[in-house]
Amino acid sequence: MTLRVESLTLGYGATPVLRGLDGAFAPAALTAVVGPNGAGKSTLLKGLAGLLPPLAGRVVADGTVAYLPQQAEFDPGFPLTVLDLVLLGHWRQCGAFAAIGPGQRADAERALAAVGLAGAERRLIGALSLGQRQRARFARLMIEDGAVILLDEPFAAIDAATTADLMAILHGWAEAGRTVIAVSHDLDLVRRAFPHTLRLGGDTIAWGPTATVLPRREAADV
Ligand SMILES: Nc1ncnc2c1ncn2[C@@H]1O[C@H](COP(=O)(O)OP(=O)(O)OP(=O)(O)O)[C@@H](O)[C@H]1O
Repeated sequence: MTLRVESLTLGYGATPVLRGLDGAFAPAALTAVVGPNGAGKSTLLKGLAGLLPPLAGRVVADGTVAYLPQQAEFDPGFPLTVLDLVLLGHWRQCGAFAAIGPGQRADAERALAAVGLAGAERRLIGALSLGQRQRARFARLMIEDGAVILLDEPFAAIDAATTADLMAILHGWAEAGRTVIAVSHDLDLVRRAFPHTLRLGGDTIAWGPTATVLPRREAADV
């Protein structure tokens, strides 16, 4: 699986946020995207997901890309059960209005069991805790089956136990050959769990092994 960017410039209107980014994401591995508020981390993920067209340069991906936006951007807007949410992960194979078969339902139930939500199929998303909702969103990502998986601050406001469970899922994805890219402000977690890091922030972009990009705990950690 190849995911690389070539002279990638992203922004809004004519205003660039990220300029001339070049490089390749480590395949079948975890990469963290870090940097201060406003550095362009979410913008980069939207560009990689194909949701924001480049102002210049390009994204080269030779597989499917699944994208988990920030929880704050997630509002189903209508009553949705946990099972409905997970089944939405099938849209790529089925299209928006196709009927869901028993095999797909079984896949969704398996994914819910894998994230610790077995038996929660009929609960309403709005009635779940933030951590439970994030588990359900991870189950949907499993169903999407992307070769590349992009996650925007997946552990924001998530407790240590749930973070550990979800991190185990990220590691499993990488071991299964998926390229996993996650935005995080938790630099301790990044140092512990992510072998590669892309640090954004104006002209001080750094990209490589985490031990090189984030050598030690600094007062300026963001
Ligand atoms: N839809 C939009 N229209 C115009 N400008 C935007 C839009 N979304 C983001 N921006 C601007 O782009 C810049 C980068 O925003 P982005 O959300 O990518 O940063 P970030 O690194 O993810 O920040 P945070 O850590 O706060 O989530 C900011 O200056 C922001 O105001």
